[in-house]
Amino acid sequence: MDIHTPGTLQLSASVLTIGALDGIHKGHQALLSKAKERADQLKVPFVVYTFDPPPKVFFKGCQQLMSVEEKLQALERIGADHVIVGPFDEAFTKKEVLDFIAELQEMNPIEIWEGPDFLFGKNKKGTIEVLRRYFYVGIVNPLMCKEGEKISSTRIRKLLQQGHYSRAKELLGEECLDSFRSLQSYAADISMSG
Ligand SMILES: Cc1cc2nc3c(=O)[nH]c(=O)nc-3n(C[C@H](O)[C@H](O)[C@H](O)COP(=O)(O)O)c2cc1C
Ligand SMILES: Nc1ncnc2c1ncn2[C@@H]1O[C@H](COP(=O)(O)OP(=O)(O)OP(=O)(O)O)[C@@H](O)[C@H]1O
Repeated sequence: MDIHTPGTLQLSASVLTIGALDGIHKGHQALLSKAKERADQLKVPFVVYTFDPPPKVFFKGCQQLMSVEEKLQALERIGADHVIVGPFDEAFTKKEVLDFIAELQEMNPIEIWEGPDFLFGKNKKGTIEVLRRYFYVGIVNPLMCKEGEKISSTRIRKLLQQGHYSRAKELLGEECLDSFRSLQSYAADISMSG
């Protein structure tokens, strides 16, 4: 698996997934497996475009569920061929939707796969509809948890804050036990300090 900075990867064809993907939880795993399956069927590289730190950590100071190193390990296990890590800072957020799309065009994605609620770009102006003006976009059904809510990084952060570690662990899935171990020690630090 190769790691790239934005704007440096050129491919004649690919299948692409874009997202913060914090925690690589079971919903992310379902999405990434679908994209990987399509890349294999089409015999083209599978590319993941992610951000470090996750936008919600940058904008809202949310708890980060895994380090970028843990995320890269999980993406390697899932079978990504290339990962682009966008350094999510003030300068990056100023990038316009059309500039971001021009960057994606350099990888000639035959298909982009996302969940139905995906938004991207400056002030979240990039919708699936916008993306569809330029690319074929496949949508996976959101994977729900047994309580009937969508599995999300936000839900896992909430469960951890409430001390529901085993439920959080279930939603993260086997792939991400390494990151769960560091979260457990994070939780232990919090409880010891307060
Ligand atoms: C170029 C660029 C600029 C962005 N600017 C903002 C922003 O101004 N405000 C915001 O909340 N998110 C911003 N984002 C984050 C996206 O809305 C979104 O969170 C990100 O693309 C990851 O998608 P995901 O959260 O569905 O994984 C930006 C993303 C990109 C790629
Ligand atoms: N439960 C899910 N099932 C399928 N796809 C999902 C699921 N959760 C997120 N995705 C998709 O994964 C991609 C990355 O999303 P993102 O990293 O924002 O996940 P999230 O868990 O919704 O995060 P957050 O709760 O912080 O907003 C998006 O295309 C999103 O629609």
